[in-house]
Amino acid sequence: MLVLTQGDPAGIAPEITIGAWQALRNQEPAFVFLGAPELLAGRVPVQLIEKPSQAQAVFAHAVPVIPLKLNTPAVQGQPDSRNAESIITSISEAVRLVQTDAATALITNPISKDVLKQAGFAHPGHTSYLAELCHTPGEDVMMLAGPSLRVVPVTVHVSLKTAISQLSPELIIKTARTTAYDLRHKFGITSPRIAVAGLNPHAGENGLMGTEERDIILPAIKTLQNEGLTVTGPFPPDTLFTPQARKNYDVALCMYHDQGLIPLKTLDMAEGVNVTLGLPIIRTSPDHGTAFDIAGKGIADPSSLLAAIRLASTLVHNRKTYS
Ligand SMILES: NC(=O)C1=CN([C@@H]2O[C@H](COP(=O)(O)OP(=O)(O)OC[C@H]3O[C@@H](n4cnc5c(N)ncnc54)[C@H](O)[C@@H]3O)[C@@H](O)[C@H]2O)C=CC1
Ligand SMILES: NCC(=O)COP(=O)(O)O
Repeated sequence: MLVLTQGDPAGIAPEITIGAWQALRNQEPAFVFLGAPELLAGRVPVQLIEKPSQAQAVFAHAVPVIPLKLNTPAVQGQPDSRNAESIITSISEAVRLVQTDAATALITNPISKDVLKQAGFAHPGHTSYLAELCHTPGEDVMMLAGPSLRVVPVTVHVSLKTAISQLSPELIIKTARTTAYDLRHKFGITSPRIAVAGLNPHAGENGLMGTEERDIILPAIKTLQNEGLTVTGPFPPDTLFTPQARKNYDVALCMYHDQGLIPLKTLDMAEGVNVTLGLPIIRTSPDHGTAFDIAGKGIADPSSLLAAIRLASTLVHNRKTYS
C-alpha cells in the first residue's frame, strides 16, 4: 500500500489529494492519506483506519485516512507554523511505515520550507530529511522526471553563489553514479545515457567564459566514462534541452537547481514528478509546491500528484523486477 503524506494543510495538498482519490478510486493504485481527516471530510467520504493494510478494502468508497492532529485549524492560503509538527510527523511516520514494510512507498504532498524553518526544521525540504530518516545522510539525489525529460540537479536548495562553490568532481561523480544505479534498478534502463550540462555560457568555450568545465566537470566525466558509464558533455546548457538534443540522453545532469527545473517545469509541469534517488525507500512527489496563492479556490490541478502516485507504484514493481 502506498502512503500519501499530509503536506502543508494550508496549501493545495487537501484538494489535490481529493482529486487524486476521485481519479483513482475505481482503479489502482490505492493509497492511504496520513494526515488530519478534517482536511478532506465533508468534501469526499473519509474512513479512518489504523494501518495501511486496511486501506485497500476502503479505497473504492472512501479516502482511507490514518489520522493526525493539527495544532490549529488550517486556513487555506494562510500557512501557520504551529502546524509544522503535524507536517513533519506525517513525513517521519510515513517513512517508518515504509521501513517496517507496512507500506511500499511514500508520496509526499507539498510542504513550505519557509513555514517549517520558522518552526526550527533544519532541512531545506523533504529530500535531505528523508536521507536522515533512512540513516543515509548525503546519499540522496533529487530527480525530476516528466514525459519529455528527466533532470538531476547536482546542487539543490542553495544560493547560486553557494551552488558554484559546492561543485566538485567528487560531487558530480557521486551524483552520476547514484543516478545511473537507480535508473537501472528502479526505472529498468539497462545502460542509462547521462548528458552533463556545463555551468557557464557555451560550456565555458575553452575557458573564455569560465573554467569550471575544464577543471571540475570534464575530469568528473572522464572518471565516469572510465567506469563504463555512458556519460557525455559538458554541453552548452542553452541547447541541451532542445527536442533534438533530448533524444540523445535519458537524464540531464544539471549543475544547479534552476538549470534543470526550468526546462522540466516548462515542458512537463502538469505531469512532472520529483523522485528521490539513492535511498533504500521509494519516494515520489508532485513537481510543484504548496501554491498558497490558489489554495482553496478549487482550481488546483491534481495531475502531478496523480503522476507521482502512479510512478511510485511503477517503481515498487520495477524494483522487484530489476534488482
Ligand atoms: N515537493 C515540495 O514539497 C515542494 C515545495 N515547494 C514549496 O512550495 C512553496 C511555494 O513555492 P513556489 O515557488 O511558489 O511554487 P509553487 O509550485 O507552489 O507555485 C508556483 C505557481 O504554480 C502554480 N501551481 C503550482 N501547483 C499547481 C497546481 N497543482 N495546479 C495549478 N497551479 C499550480 C501556483 O499557483 C503558482 O502560481 C515554497 O515554500 C516551496 O518551498 C516547492 C516545490 C516543491
Ligand atoms: N524544487 C524542488 C523542491 O522544492 C522539492 O524539494 P523536496 O521537498 O523534495 O526536497
